[in-house]
Amino acid sequence: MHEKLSTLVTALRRAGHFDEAATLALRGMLDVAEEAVASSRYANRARVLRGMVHLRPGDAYRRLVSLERGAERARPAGLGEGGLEEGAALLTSATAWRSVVRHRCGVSIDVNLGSLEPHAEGAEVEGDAALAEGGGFSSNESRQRFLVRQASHVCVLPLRAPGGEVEGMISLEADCPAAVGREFVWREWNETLQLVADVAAPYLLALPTRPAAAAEVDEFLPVVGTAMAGLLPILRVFAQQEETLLVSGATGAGKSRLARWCHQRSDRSKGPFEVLDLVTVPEDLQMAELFGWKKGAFTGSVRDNVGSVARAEGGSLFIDEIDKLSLKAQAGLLHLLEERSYRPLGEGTGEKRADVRFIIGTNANLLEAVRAGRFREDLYYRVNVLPIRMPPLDERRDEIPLWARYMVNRRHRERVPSGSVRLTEGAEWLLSGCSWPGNLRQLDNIVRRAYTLAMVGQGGSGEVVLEERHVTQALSYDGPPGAKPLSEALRVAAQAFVQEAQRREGSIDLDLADAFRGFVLGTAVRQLGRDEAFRVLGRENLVRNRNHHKAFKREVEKVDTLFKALGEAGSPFADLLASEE
Ligand SMILES: Nc1ncnc2c1ncn2[C@@H]1O[C@H](COP(=O)(O)OP(=O)(O)OP(=O)(O)O)[C@@H](O)[C@H]1O
Repeated sequence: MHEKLSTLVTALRRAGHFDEAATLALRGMLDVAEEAVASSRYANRARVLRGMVHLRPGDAYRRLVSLERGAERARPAGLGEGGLEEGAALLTSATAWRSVVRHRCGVSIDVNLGSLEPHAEGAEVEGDAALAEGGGFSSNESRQRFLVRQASHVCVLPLRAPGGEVEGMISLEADCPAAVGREFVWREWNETLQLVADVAAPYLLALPTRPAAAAEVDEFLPVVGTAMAGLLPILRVFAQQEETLLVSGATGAGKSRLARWCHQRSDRSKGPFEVLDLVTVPEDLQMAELFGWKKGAFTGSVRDNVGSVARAEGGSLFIDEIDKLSLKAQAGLLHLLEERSYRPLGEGTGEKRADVRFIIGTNANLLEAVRAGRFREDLYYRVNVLPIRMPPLDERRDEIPLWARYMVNRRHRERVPSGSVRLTEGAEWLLSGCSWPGNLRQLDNIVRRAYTLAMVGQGGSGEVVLEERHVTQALSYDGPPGAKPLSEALRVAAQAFVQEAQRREGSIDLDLADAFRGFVLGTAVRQLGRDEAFRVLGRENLVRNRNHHKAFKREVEKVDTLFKALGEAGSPFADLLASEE
């Protein structure tokens, strides 16, 4: 085993992308599983089927890939040869995940029996009741998925981060009818399997995905950068499910649009898409807004009113800011999600059936709300079946210039349908360098202001050019551009540097960190112009002595060397050097 592990580590070190590491890890684990079966009483009576890696840092799905036994490489969900259907089938049980997180150890599932047994000594076997709590087997969808995949036994193991947090899981599936209702091979081999998972975990958690093919964009997701492209395969799968989708993310990150995007891609796209934003509804009216009311149900209700659930019939209901839901309305929503029925206020008897797909939005940490007693734990697990996190704009920095272009074009088309507008490189550069705590909403505001300034200045005839000075002015209305404190930004940059050095052992050394000087100088020259940049950075004498060009070139070369080592194409300041020559 020792030899196999060290071969695996050597191969993992060379892996450049998550998908490669997942293939290696899953192949290693499937080999162990085969060995386990071969040496058991089920030899020749069991088939090891497949393995899957589910990455869920911070409890939100980020990646999902599977490797079929005998296949050459792992395949991301949603991109399978069999298309979306196959991807959808890759999902596993929400309860299994919950158990892995709770017990911090693997679990074995007997699909036919509906039982789930944590591997840790002393942990209780969880039967159907516990499975039901997680919203998995109770709705029968997880069990159905396993059965469709012919899996009778499933082993789920935690992927642990170096600090011990569970940030994902690896699941292995086997078909062994002879072992239904009996202990299968997983338990005895659990430690060996876990060892392989522990060895692979740092690579699976840290490696980036392979750059995705250009994504199809539309009005709800008009810009797809690297981070979103990595999420798209899972989003496509999630969109097509009937189970509740939980979209978390900072305010203004685009959760509502993403919810609509999911609706558009579901079988319900022809039905209505309803939004209930709980921030706008006082607590005592939440039940009424959700479920509707009969005339006279409460003071002031002079006529019947249809609630959001009824309006969304046959379609999807997006309930935003779910943490604002009162405890009373939480009980009502829980009943609705479990029974798929509800009763409008003032309705005497009988419940209405609800044929609605629920998408829940939140920018709060729901688990913290549960701990604080503000959010029901059972409702949390009921809505947390397909969790996805919309990354903040600061984690999607490559999207900033693309969004800015999209937003300014959209605005200009509204005003001057036949006109054209563009941003200068400097304007895009400036926007890209800011931190955006208000995310897309804040970026949209700034772009709108800068656009107005450009229109006013240029009279709106011919091509409108949005320049750096317009952006500077637009930003200045809110105080200085919201850059991250330097110390924080440095910490983040240093961490990224160390990670790369670990990954590309040997090709990134400390000297390359000298590129920082060049970056500072290049950024200053771009933003302030050459003379002002050298003056602000205390190098006025270089300009005076006409030595500035050599100094700048030297620094830019260091940046280029770093970029080359990172495999990035091009040089970020080449245009500035050229204009100096
Ligand atoms: N697809 C899009 N096209 C154009 N603008 C967008 C798009 N997505 C987001 N935006 C911009 O970002 C703003 C916020 O988007 P959205 O309302 O979807 O975010 P949110 O995460 O739901 O925010 P909150 O939770 O605060 O309501 C929009 O008002 C718009 O200015």
